[in-house]
Amino acid sequence: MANAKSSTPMMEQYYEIKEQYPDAFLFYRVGDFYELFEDDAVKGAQLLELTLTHRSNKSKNPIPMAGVPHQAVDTYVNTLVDKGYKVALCEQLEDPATAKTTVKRGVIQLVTPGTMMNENPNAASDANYLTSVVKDKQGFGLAYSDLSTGEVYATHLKQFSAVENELLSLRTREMVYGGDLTDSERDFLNKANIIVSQPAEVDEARAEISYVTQNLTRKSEKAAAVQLVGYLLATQKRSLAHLQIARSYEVNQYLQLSHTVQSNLELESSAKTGKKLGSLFWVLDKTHTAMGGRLLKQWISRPLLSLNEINARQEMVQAFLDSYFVRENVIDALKGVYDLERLTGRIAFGNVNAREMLQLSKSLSAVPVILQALTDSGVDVLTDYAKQVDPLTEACQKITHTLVPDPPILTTEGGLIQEGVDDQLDRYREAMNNGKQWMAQMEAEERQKTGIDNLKVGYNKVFGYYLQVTNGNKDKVPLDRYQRKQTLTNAERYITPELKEHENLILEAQTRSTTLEHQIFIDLRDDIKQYIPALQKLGNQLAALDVYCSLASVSEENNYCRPQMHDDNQDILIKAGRHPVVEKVLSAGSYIPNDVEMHEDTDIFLITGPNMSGKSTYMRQLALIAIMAQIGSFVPADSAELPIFDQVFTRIGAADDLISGQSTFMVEMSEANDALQHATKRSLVLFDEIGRGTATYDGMALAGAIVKYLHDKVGAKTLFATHYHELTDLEETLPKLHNIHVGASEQDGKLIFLHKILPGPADQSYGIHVAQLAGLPSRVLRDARKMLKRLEAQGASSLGPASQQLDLFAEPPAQEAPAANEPDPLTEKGLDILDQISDLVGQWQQELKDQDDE
Ligand SMILES: Nc1ncnc2c1ncn2[C@@H]1O[C@H](COP(=O)(O)OP(=O)(O)OP(=O)(O)O)[C@@H](O)[C@H]1O
Repeated sequence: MANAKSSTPMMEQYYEIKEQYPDAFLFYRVGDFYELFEDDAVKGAQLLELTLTHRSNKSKNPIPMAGVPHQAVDTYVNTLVDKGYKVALCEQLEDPATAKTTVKRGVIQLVTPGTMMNENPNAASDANYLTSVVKDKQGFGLAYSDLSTGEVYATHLKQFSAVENELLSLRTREMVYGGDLTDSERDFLNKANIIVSQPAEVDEARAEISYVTQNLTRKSEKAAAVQLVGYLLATQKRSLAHLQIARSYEVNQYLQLSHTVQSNLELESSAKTGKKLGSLFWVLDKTHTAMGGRLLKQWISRPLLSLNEINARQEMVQAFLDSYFVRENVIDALKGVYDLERLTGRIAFGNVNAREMLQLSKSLSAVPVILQALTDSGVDVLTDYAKQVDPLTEACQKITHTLVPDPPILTTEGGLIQEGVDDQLDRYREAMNNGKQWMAQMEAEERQKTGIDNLKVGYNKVFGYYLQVTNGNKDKVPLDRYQRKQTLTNAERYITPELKEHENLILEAQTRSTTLEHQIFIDLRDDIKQYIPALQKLGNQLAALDVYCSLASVSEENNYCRPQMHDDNQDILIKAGRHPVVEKVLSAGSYIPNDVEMHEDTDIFLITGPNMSGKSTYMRQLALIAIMAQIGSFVPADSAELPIFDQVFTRIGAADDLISGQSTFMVEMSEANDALQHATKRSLVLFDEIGRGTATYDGMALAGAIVKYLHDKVGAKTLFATHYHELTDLEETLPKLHNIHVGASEQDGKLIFLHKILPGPADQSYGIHVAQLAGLPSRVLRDARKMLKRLEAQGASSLGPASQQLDLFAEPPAQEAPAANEPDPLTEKGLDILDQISDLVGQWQQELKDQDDE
């Protein structure tokens, strides 16, 4: 940083303010620009593609500088904050024209990744959560809020791993935390791109703090919420009347889906693209408001555990499904509803303009239409719902009676307020009108007096009102009365004392009128603040209606059924179930439905079948149906009876966990461990090809041991897909394990996928057929077939007879254990395979050499 002593007073002020915001870009207002100086300018110019200039100072070193016009500041701020930086907006706090010394300046807002209110309509269904974490002896208090809507949630978590999971699930970009971090915690936050901000000093007397935290009883969650609100107040530097009363929650109050499970099952976004397309949200989202979209996402990530609550949601979906016209009427009205939750936030925030106020009243005027449709439906749940909704007619009327129907965006330049709202305003307007009329009259009189037919009265901002005469008529101008003011190429402009006198009257009336209009607007906005909690409640009720209608439309379009839920046993009975996403992607009618029937005598389905046959799809299908059912949605099946699961665990796919930086196999094992440690009888476990990340025998041994543990100790409903055909023999010793397989057949050497789940184990693995489908060179396929034949002939592809395999999981008899210096039979087989591979490679090399020689 440059030496402040060698700077101008303005730069001294800059350095002083910048010192308080070392980790933020300081946008320093100078006239119509926000300027960046020093390092901020160098870095900002690069990130924002600005021209880097220099400001000279008394010392020899010019100061790097880059500026952005004030009208466009939001775009630049959003770009930086989007990239994970903070921006301190420093404004001129007095009128530069009247300031005696350096204009007073101060930071009016610190915009950070977690407090950014994204105006991007494409992100309307994304919440932006700021999370606050505090550590105490028992664990961690965690609170989070979306500043744009004011919702606040708080909980207590025992382990940092649970904190990590919440941070990831919430897609938090900023965490307020004042404690120490271990290396691994820091590492996690870096990899997950979460910035850590220091807590601000909290003034506990602030009304927002006691309001938000009033229902929190646990010390740690309260502390986290106080810290959260304190940080919001300190960065936003204004009253935050829209912050809602914090809702305390337990992670186990919902169906627990870790972040990994959510992304493995592609609930909100496709694992491949990170986009909505191809996710469960994509299928279920037919909402028409941004609030509805956000609520649906919330429901998807937090499915319910209470039978009553699930049934209540199902009732609403059923009602809208049965009443097509009611649904259509509600949907039509919802299309006119803006983002009430965020509009409410802007009202509290004080940055709402007149057009947005009208969006609010327009949204409110849709409510009676919706309520009418619900009441007229004659369906109990819908009429009951309508009774709980307050349409806030008074607030709506206040806005529509005050504002003109099409006001300008700026609230400071008049043209906002209707006639008849305020007597004084009407008088100013009359004065303005009278003045203008006087001008028109004067124009006519002067034309007559001077005989200049094209004389006209005009106005511009520099000279005010004037009389304009074209050059051809200049000689007729009575210079005793007219005073020349401006010369144009083809005309002269004049003023008269009378004209100026009336001009003063008009302009004064105009200034007073715009000031008064602005004041009336502010009063209206402040008046509407009293409805904020009611508006938030209404927003939530409309969002829920939107989601119910969406779920009903999706059920109708895709032929879903209403699942029967039970919480007294874990039986699953799904007839003709489908994968909600895959069936939409495939051409109509080509999805093969499959049943799932798991009663008390079945905890584990061991699924075998060729690659690409549909094992993963079948497993995911069950998980998605279960999750959909617990959201309250109907499900893709002919019929479904389902238990209420408490947790879903997955070990699916081979994608490396980039965030934890672990290897594929390590991720596989930690996910498996998570399930083994935490699953209960009420959980659903999906294991896809566990063990394949390591050597065959290791993998198979682990897979077998895991199945056995799940069977003997956990008892969760489990789908376990494997390529280790040897494991199918476990059915003989594990009574609650049953083999199923995905059917495939071979015709003329070609593989036909049937995608049908059938009882019993698969007979072949067809790996080479699939490789053929993938287009591998024919030489590779030919050699692989040769090798397979040889291996089969030697019995190397199998571990031997079933009885021997099962012994693999029992303690080997002591006398049969290989002596330390004896070769291990498994290793011998492995060496055998290696020998054969090197034989083949040798053969290829020879063939290549022969070709070269030719
Ligand atoms: N029931 C079904 N009906 C129609 N097509 C299906 C069905 N199940 C799966 N498919 C199709 O088969 C493809 C492969 O399915 P999936 O990934 O589930 O196979 P897999 O057996 O798990 O394969 P791998 O063992 O290689 O992981 C899917 O992308 C889908 O297009």
